[in-house]
Amino acid sequence: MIPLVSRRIPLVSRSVWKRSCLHPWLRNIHTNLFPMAHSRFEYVRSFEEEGLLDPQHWIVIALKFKNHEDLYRVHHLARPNDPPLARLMEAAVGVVMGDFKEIVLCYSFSQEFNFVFSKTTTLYRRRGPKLLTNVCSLMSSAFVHKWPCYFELALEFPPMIEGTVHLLPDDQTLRDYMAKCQNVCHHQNLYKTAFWGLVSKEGLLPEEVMKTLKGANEGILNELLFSRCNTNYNKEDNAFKKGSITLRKKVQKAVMAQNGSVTQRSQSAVVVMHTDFIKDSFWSDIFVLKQPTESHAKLGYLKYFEKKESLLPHAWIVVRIDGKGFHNFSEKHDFEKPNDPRSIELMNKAAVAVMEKFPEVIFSYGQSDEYSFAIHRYSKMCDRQGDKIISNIVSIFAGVYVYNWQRCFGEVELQYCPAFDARVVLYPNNSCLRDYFSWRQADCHINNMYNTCFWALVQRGLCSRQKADEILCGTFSKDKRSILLDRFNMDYDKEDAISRKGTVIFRDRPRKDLCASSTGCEVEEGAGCGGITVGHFDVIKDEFWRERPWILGEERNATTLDLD
Ligand SMILES: Nc1nc2c(ncn2[C@@H]2O[C@H](COP(=O)(O)OP(=O)(O)OP(=O)(O)O)[C@@H](O)[C@H]2O)c(=O)[nH]1
Ligand SMILES: [Mg+2]
Repeated sequence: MIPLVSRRIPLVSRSVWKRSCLHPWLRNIHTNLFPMAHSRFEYVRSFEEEGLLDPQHWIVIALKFKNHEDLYRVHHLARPNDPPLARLMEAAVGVVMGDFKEIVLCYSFSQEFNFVFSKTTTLYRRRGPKLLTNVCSLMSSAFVHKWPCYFELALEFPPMIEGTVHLLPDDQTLRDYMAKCQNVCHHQNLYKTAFWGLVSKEGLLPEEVMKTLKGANEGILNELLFSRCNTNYNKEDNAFKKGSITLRKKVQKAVMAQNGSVTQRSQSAVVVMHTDFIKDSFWSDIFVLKQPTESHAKLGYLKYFEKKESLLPHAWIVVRIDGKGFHNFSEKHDFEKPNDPRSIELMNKAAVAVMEKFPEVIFSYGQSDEYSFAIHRYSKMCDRQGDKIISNIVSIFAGVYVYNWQRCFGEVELQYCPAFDARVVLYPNNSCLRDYFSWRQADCHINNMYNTCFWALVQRGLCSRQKADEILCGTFSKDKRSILLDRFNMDYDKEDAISRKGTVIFRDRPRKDLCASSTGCEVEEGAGCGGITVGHFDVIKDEFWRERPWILGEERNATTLDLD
C-alpha cells in the first residue's frame, strides 16, 4: 500500500496550497495559519460557480463534432458514411463508457453523441461543467488516440467538439429525447444518401444537387434514390439508418478458478446495437425504464430541457482546464520529478493550438496539469454560452495533447487516453482578471518551491518521502531557499523560469521595439512566431502588463504584492 504521504505531498497543488499559508508573502497578509490562507489574490475563487445539476434527473451530455465536414474532405473519406470512421467513433464511445461507469446509455449517429448518466449519479457531485468537459475531452483524446487503428492516412487536425447538457426529469422525457435524436438521424441520413447518390451516380455538382433536393420530403427522397440512383433505402446499413446504441448488458463469462474448474460469472459488458428504439420493445425489453412510457409524435418541447447559461456581457471569461487524475497519469508515464519538460512542452503545444484556433483567447497561463485561458470581455464566442465555450476549448486541448504526445514523449507510449475538465469563471474587470492570474502564478511558485525541495531531499537519498514532508512542514520560503542552498548548493532563483513561473502565452505586441532583455523577462528561443509569444514571465508584477497594455486593453493601478 502506498503511504498516504506519498499521495498527498508531491505536486498536489491543493494540499501544498494549504501549507502555503506559511509562505512569508502570504504571512504578511494573513497570520492565521490554518485552515486555508486568505491571500489577497485568493478571493478570486469566490467567482467560481459549481453548476450543480438537479437531483433525480437523467443527465444527457450531447456532443457534436463541429469540424466533421472538414474531416471528411481533408481525409478523403467515403460519402455519405465512412465505415472506418463509424467504427472509430464507436471505439471512442467505448473508451468513454469504459471510463465513466455511470453512463448507462449512449446514442450516436454521424457526428452526434448523447451520453446518458443515470438519474441517481453523484459523480463529481453532479457538477454539470465537470461532467460535460470530462466526457468531451475524453471523446476527443480517444478519437485522436485510436485514429491510427482505423486509418493509414495520418490525422490532419484534432476534433473540435461542442457540448451541451440536457436535464430530463422523467423516463418519458428520456424516451422522447432519444426518439427525437433517432428521427434526426433518419432524416439526415436519408438526405445524405440521396445527395451523395446523385453526386456520384449522375456526376452532378453539389450545388446542383442542393437545388434538386430543396424541400424534398421523405417520399420524394426515397423515390429519387430508387429511380435515379438504383438504391433501395430500406436495404441500407442499419448502422447509418438507425445510428448506434451503446449500453451495458449483463453477459455470462467463463472464469477459470485456481483449481482449474470453470464457472460462469455474470459480468457487465458494453454492447453496441443498431436498432429501432422509437418502438416500445426497446424500452420494455432492452433498456427497461421504471415508469411506463409511450411513443409521442410531438417532440419539439425537448429543446426547453437544455441547460443554457449565457455568460454576462462585458465580463472577462476565464476557462481553466485541469488534467484528470494527473498524479496517476504522471506516475504511469514516468514523468520526471518535480517537473517534466516533455509534459510542459506538450501542455504548451496544446495551449498554443487553442489560441491559434480561437482568436478570442487573448492570454493564457499554464503550470503543472492546468491551463487558464482568458477570452476577451467583449467576445461573442459561441454566443457566450458557457458550456459551448468550455467544450470547444477542452476538446481541442485534449486532442492536440494526444496528437503531439509522440513528438514530446518519443518512445514512451501513451498508456491510456487522458481527460481534462474545464470550468468557466467570469471576472468583472481587469483588476480581478490580473488577480486571477496572479493567484495561479503564486500557486505555481509555492508548489514548485516545495516540490523542488521535496524531491531534492528524496531523490538524493537524504531521506524518505515522509521525512522530507516533516522537514518541510511549516517552513517559510526563506527556509526552503536555504535548504536548497546549504544542502544542495542550489540557488532557487537560478532554477529554470519555466518551472518557477509557469508559462505565459499572449498575442504578439504591435510594437516591434519591445524585447525580452529590456523587460527582464525570460523568453523561450524561437518563441513569438505566428503572432503568439510563449514565455515565462512574472505576471504578478505590474511590469508585464504595463509593457503590454494591448493585452487587457487598459491600464490598472499598481499592485504592491510580490511573490516573496
Ligand atoms: N512528476 C510530475 N508530475 C506532474 C507534472 N505535472 C503534473 N504532475 C502531476 O499532476 C498532478 C496535478 O495535480 P492535481 O490536478 O491537483 O491532481 P490530479 O491527480 O490531476 O487530480 P484531479 O485534477 O483532481 O483529477 C500533480 O500533483 C503531479 O502529481 C510533472 O511535470 N512531473
Ligand atoms: Mg489535475
